[in-house]
Amino acid sequence: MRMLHPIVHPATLATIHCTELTESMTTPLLTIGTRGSPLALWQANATRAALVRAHDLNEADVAVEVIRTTGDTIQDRPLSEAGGKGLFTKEIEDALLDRRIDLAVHSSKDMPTHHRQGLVLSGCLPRADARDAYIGPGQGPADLPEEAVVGTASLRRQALVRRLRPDLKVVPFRGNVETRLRKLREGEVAATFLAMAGLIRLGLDHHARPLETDDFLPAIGQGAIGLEIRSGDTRVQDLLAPILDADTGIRLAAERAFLEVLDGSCRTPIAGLAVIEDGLLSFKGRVLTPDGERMWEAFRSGAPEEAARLGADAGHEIRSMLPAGVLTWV
Ligand SMILES: NCc1[nH]cc(CCC(=O)O)c1CC(=O)O
Repeated sequence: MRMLHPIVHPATLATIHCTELTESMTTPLLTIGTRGSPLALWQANATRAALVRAHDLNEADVAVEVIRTTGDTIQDRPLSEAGGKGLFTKEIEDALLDRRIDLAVHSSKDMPTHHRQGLVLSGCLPRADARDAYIGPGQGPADLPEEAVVGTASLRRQALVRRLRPDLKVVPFRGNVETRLRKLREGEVAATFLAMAGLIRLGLDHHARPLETDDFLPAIGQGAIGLEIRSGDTRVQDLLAPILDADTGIRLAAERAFLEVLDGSCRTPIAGLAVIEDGLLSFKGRVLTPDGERMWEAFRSGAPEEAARLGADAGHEIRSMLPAGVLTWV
């Protein structure tokens, strides 16, 4: 909980000696809300550090408040079965709406495309490597022995790996990045897949092999940190302005517009990535069946200013190709 200042009568205040007004009594300029996982804390601290640098602040000017989300509470079953969207964001957004925090820092990948009333995605920090990583023997899933067990709870990664290696046994695999790496070391699975971004940020990427996006097209928003604020909060928007990365914001606009068009069920494997090269935005998006047997793909390229339209167009193209039921898999 953020500490509120007790209301002190001015007469009483006059009797308090100056040295008692310590730093802990400074009201922070801004309170960041975040999940408590090591990766989430890294992201919140990176945001704080960027703000401190940009505005020449003291660390104490930016407070960080840890908020437990439904996604953190559910440990025993795949989240796709828990249903609903925004399992990693809802409680943090509630705190934003209640003014307990001023800024929500999320993995963009975990953010639903439909914004809650009164909230807006202000922008993103510079994106890290958006690719998936393979952690296991050899360079990638092609090097695994016949019928080896791989662990991933991501429907997208399950579908993509099954497409490449239908013989592999895919088992659900949850927990934060460190937990999954421990389970791998203990031999619960032969290999796993994680986001390069998270591994790099936690300094755990030494055994990770980045996978080509042709085989492993990443999740929408993977590797990007989304900064969410109350709509119309120009004070916080102005504070964030110098730390936002324009290219990341544009790439996310394309990817999220694609997802928004296709967002049916959270049980449909969806992948997409936008890149900007020589001033041109290129987007590739995919929908797969959970067994990876069928895949639908669309490409668009054009001016970065058209990002949202390009992503949405690709989404509509795939939508028109899909047999009934693919987006409503339950
Ligand atoms: N679903 C959990 C999650 N949310 C964001 C990341 C990684 C960091 C990122 O993509 O920004 C991860 C873990 C993973 O997929 O390895």
